[in-house]
Amino acid sequence: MSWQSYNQSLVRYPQHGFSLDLSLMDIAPGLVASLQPKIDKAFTDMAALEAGQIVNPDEGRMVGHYWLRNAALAPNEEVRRSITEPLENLKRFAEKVHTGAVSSPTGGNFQQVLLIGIGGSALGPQLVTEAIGQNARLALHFFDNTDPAGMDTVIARLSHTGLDKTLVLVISKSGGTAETRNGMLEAKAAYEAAGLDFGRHAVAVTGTGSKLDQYAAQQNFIARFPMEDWVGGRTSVLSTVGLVPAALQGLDIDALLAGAAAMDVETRKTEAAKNASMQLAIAWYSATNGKGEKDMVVLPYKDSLVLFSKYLQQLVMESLGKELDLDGNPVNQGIAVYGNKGSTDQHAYVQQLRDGVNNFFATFIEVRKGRSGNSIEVDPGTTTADYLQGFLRGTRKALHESGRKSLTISIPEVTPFQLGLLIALFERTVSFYASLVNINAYHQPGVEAGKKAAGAFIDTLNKVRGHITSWAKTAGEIATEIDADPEDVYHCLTHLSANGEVQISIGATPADDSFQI
Ligand SMILES: O=P(O)(O)OC[C@H]1O[C@](O)(CO)[C@@H](O)[C@@H]1O
Repeated sequence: MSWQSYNQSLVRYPQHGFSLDLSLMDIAPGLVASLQPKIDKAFTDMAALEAGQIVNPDEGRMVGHYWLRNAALAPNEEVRRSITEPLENLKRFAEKVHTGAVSSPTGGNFQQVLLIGIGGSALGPQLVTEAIGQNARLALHFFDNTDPAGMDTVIARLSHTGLDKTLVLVISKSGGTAETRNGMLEAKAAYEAAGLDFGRHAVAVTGTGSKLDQYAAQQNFIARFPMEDWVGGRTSVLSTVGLVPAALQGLDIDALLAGAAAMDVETRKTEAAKNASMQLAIAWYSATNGKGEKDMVVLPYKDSLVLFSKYLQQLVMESLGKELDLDGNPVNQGIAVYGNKGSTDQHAYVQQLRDGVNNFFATFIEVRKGRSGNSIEVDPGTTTADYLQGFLRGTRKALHESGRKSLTISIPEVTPFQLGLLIALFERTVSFYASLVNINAYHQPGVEAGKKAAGAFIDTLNKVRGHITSWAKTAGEIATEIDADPEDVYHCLTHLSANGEVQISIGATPADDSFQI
């Protein structure tokens, strides 16, 4: 570790208070030279992507999330309008909600929002809410799963203010995601049980013509906002998906977009040494040997960025975790991402990071400003902010002393602009890294396998329901009757038993357990 290497490896954009320190990544001196042809290609690929070429060949789609913060770069007028018009509309809509021009059908202003979505259709809004939503005009609550108990908890929380004062935002790009559909139907049932017209409280963000779009039209939702097929779920936070909830919260969405646009400007430059996203992509390549051999541990030292680790987990792992490369060769690429926040994690898993298996590199995120306003002294002359900074610097050093690599991103404070910078930094790093390792970062074929298998389980479950009788049967007997796998049938039966639909008599092994009505 040396002052000299810090000075040499630092990428900084002083006009934005941003810096990226790679001095503790120990990047081999010859790596950049050997990667140069791939780096050049990554810049060419990015230019093609931003020009609107079909860079997601499997889905035959353009990839346009970089246009969202600078519509002038969109490849044609139609795409440009599909960015600017919804942006104006959503701002106007949020203002109407704030002023009461759009209000609760039972009278009075909407006071809170229930957002129903999953994956990219929830994580972005959750990140924004946690990071910059402290003084939101409307509080945001989430259904981001198909867990009925979780939904009951949220509905109970919303009921303190009143469902009649709750605007529901249903977000699904495809408009057909089961968890989101279920959440919407559960919410609708809760509204109806309270004697309320669900549609008059609901807004949809979805692809035009999707199942959700049609349902929203049928149920007279208050508003529908489009989502374009050239925006992927995990990069949708600066599309209608993230901006509708952010605008409803009264957040400065122009500053959020401006921050992302500012990082785009810096990382569009093809001088790799000054391009923070390219430097980060090279650092990932160096740490993981271009094959995901090390995990990425994300450690933001700021409570409001706690969800950034989770957000990056989807962005990086859904984008880079691919079986095949673009030429069809099996590569099983990816980088595993986990993390929470510092210094909290120092009292949990950092023990292993320092002393245990060396299978990771750390990404520290430093927020220089502790708080607005005065601080007390917790020790003579020392504040809590000093401690936070001290723990970050100390952990970084301690990891390095035991041969663990890390990089550090520094920002002045967590503002909408700075959050936009961070989002764009990582989006562009993912694009560059995908080019370096020659994969399609913009599809998610693996997710489909789990969805199909879940569908098959539900089919089996319903068949099992039809074969339960008042006399006891084993899973094996029912499996024979419906020609299904006995283990699948057994799990259906234990599910039904836990939910009060059948009675279980425990035998010596699961094969001996019997079930009856
Ligand atoms: O917005 P949708 O279409 O409901 O999808 C939600 C999430 O599900 C996924 O498609 C994966 O199943 C993610 O990529 C996406 O963010």
